[in-house]
Amino acid sequence: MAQYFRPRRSMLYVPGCNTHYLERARTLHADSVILDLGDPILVERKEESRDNVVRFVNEGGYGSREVVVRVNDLISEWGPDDIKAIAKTKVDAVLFPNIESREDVLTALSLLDAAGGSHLPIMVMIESPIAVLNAKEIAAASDRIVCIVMATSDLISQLHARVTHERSAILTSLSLVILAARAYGHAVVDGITSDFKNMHSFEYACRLGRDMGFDGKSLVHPAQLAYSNDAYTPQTSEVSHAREIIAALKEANEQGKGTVVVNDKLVERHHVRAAERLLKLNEMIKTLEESHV
Ligand SMILES: CC(C)(COP(=O)(O)OP(=O)(O)OC[C@H]1O[C@@H](n2cnc3c(N)ncnc32)[C@H](O)[C@@H]1OP(=O)(O)O)[C@@H](O)C(=O)NCCC(=O)NCCSC(=O)C[C@H](O)C(=O)O
Ligand SMILES: [Mg+2]
Repeated sequence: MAQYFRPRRSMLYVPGCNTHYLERARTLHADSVILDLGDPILVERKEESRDNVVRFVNEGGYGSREVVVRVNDLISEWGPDDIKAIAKTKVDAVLFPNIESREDVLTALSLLDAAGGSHLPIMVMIESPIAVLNAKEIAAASDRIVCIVMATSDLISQLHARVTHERSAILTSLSLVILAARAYGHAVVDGITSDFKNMHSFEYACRLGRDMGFDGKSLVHPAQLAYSNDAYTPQTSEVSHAREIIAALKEANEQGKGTVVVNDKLVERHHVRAAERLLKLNEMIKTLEESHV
């Protein structure tokens, strides 16, 4: 079952038309795999891809990786049938593309529930300018949303912007979506980097996304996994600092003080909450990595 709080450092898109990729994804060190029925699949291969994905999900073999299926647009010829097919599988969550409003979230949920998937969590993709502007109402629409996934490729096209190393055209959009996700308690994952052989830009994008507050990054190629996993894993120094400030504030509290200075920095209660979250995430990452075969 998908959870709000779990590692999602790397979410790899795996096109449903490619059974070799679907098989390979069982062995890759991705925290989540998105088995994809959506836009990249040719119209004439939509049904074959749906059959492949249903078969692979039911066969299992993805271990502790979170298994997500991206269905086609709700209003497309294939969306409703994808939902019917996926609702009855052992998938962890369904990813709905092109969500632009609260109504879209409610429509997605009602189609999923009607198909017998009322137990399933959902993820929603933010792909358009109107979706970014409506991110708050989308995030607030349902607590079955476990994760908001940025679709930066579509967004950049619709903004008539340029893809640059600094990502300046989309920084405001990324921040608005992170704000909305955090305000309503959802995980939030950065979009893809299409220039997948440019590891310099990719690593920069991962570290920028991490510093902005994302939980992880969407990926298109296995070579990106190591960079994304590394950027979104707490560093050894962060883990020891977290332990240090938890202990220091506890001791200060016992002495009747509400704050403490550690390494020349003021530590308050909210730092301790963040440190506890970081330690929990670090433990979950260790468990996930140990489970990979
Ligand atoms: C981009 C690719 C077409 C490149 O594929 P390929 O040429 O096969 O790469 P390699 O030969 O270097 O692959 C090395 C091995 O890794 C396997 N592989 C490659 N990609 C994947 C994958 N995605 N999942 C699982 N396994 C993968 C290869 O089979 C090789 O394995 P082996 O033969 O055993 O050595 C390809 O990577 C690809 O198709 N990627 C996915 C692209 C995609 O789906 N894009 C759309 C999703 S993102 C999106 O939609 C954007 C969003 O909506 C937005 O708007 O932002
Ligand atoms: Mg898209």
